[in-house]
Amino acid sequence: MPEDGSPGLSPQDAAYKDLQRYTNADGQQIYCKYWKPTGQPRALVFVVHGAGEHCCRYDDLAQVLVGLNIFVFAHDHVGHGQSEGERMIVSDFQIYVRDGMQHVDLVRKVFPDLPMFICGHSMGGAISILMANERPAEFSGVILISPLVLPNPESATSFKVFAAKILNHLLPNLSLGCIDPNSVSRNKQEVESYATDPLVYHGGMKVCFGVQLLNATALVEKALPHFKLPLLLFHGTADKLCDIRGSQLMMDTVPSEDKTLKIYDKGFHALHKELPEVTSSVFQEVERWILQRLEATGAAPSN
Ligand SMILES: O=C(c1ccc2nc(C3CCCCC3)oc2c1)N1CC(N2CCN(c3ncccn3)CC2)C1
Repeated sequence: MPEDGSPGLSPQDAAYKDLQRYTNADGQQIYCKYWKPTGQPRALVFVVHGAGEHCCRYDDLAQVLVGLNIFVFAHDHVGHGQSEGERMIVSDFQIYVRDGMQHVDLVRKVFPDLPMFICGHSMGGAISILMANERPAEFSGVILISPLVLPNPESATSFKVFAAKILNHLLPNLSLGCIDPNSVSRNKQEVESYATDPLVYHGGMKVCFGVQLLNATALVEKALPHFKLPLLLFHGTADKLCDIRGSQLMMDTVPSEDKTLKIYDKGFHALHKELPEVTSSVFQEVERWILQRLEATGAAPSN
């Protein structure tokens, strides 16, 4: 916060006073995005983005939900997109969970009685699981697209994990390399869009951040036996970043009575940004699942 008390400028030099935002517990400006239906909303969906990306990349999914008269909200995690913070660095993974709950509380003040769902992708899926376990009564259901539950065994072998934890004390800012977006989606247009998006972090993942993601997988594994909310999971069999066995482990472990896993054969990691037939199927399944649960709770029909 600049000395004159103004909220200052975003990493892209936009005046925060002109942006939708909130100030997190560390005094950092967190950029917010809202997709509002024209009529009175019937439900809320909190979209939680993954590492390196930003919330505006979820406009396609948000538009589908707005079409159901659902109010969609999201923010850029600290160190991502238009929020403050060193790029793709976080001192403790729980900061993402804390900031997420702060945004949920802000939206709850406006819509105290509407059912709220949370939808997370990849690292955002890990954040969503931890948020749902922190405040289960807040949410009517959790939707996870290729969530980070177990790391890919090739990228997180025991030796690499051990080495990363040692390196974290010696060279925390050493780069572990970048994600090849071609390994994340078969949709060349989406790959190009991601590769040229100025709000995406295109630098390599630092050792200290990789260790936080490893910590996240440990927190998630501890959380699974306590996860009781309605769950819709999506995972591709060709996901090279977050192991599909993580979603299978979640399905086998969580005591939720309402849990569904949709597996996409040959699907890559970013199922919401994949080949058109895959992504449209994911969006249709999300739409159907939410409507079924809204009708089951008697939530107001769309007007
Ligand atoms: O949240 C993640 C992410 C990124 C890197 C990761 N590395 C791990 C492991 C590493 C070893 C230790 C344990 C964790 O988990 C990760 C999750 N995201 C969001 C995903 N991005 C990928 C690029 N995207 C993309 N690419 C092409 C086309 C469209 N979108 C957007 C989503 C990656």
